[in-house]
Amino acid sequence: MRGRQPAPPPAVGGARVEVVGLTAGYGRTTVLESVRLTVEPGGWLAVIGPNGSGKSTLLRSMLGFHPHEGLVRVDGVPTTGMARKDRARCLAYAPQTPVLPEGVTTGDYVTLGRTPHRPLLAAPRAVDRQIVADVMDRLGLGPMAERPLTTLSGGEQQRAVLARALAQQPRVLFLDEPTAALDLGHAQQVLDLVDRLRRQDDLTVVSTLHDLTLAGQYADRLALLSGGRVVAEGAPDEVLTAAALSTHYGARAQVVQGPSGPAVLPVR
Ligand SMILES: Nc1ncnc2c1ncn2[C@@H]1O[C@H](COP(=O)(O)OP(=O)(O)OP(=O)(O)O)[C@@H](O)[C@H]1O
Repeated sequence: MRGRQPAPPPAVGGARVEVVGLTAGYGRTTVLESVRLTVEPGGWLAVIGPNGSGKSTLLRSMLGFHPHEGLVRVDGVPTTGMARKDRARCLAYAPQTPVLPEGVTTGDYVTLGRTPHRPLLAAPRAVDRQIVADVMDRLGLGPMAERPLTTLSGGEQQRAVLARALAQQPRVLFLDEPTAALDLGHAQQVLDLVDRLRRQDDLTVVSTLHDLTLAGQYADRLALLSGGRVVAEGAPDEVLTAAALSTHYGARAQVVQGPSGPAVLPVR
């Protein structure tokens, strides 16, 4: 007999996310140790840290895609044991290196984001098509709806992956390096859209971002991962310091106060 599934959080607004004592790794190698984090509803937490510090592993563990010890709760409900469909209605993920299906149009790919909201094998409803068209327009993908996904440029594909996650209308959006393949203008367009959605719909956002200046401009809190642990957590100007960048990234950098938050300037 199957055990009782925990009830999913109600599907309105952003959710509070708590991570308690999360430990994860690969084989015998521990990558994350006793990570503890909280993201308030409608908050944007950017997880930063040097290459290999475990940012993607943390996101994948929080989503329940990677085995881990410890607890991840969404509005108090542990994600382990949540039915897959309930989890997909609540949490959406735009991975750093998504597997893109062959022979699928961009429009059909984004429509996959609606799957958790409709009955199994049912055709998209008018409301699904409207949500998909709206998200694609907002990300400048409307003219590419009929094109095979694999013919899009790297940056366009990255926007399609984000569009699919947004079409899911989640309560928590996980973004792994959402701007990696984007030029500065498109990076700002994508981050502005995510920011607008989180303010309008109280969406909770958890992202990784290598660009520390952008991280500090868009996220309201940063968590710096290093050596498997969260070594600093707080408002951007508390976490982004020249000393922290030197200690944890081995970087020479100045942090100056820019017009919209701290700006990180590499020093040669
Ligand atoms: N499938 C795997 N098998 C073994 N080790 C892995 C696997 N995936 C990741 N790792 C290792 O786990 C550590 C953390 O990787 P992860 O991708 O989470 O780091 P990251 O902070 O996201 O890195 P980056 O900034 O380079 O994207 C790295 O040392 C990586 O080599």
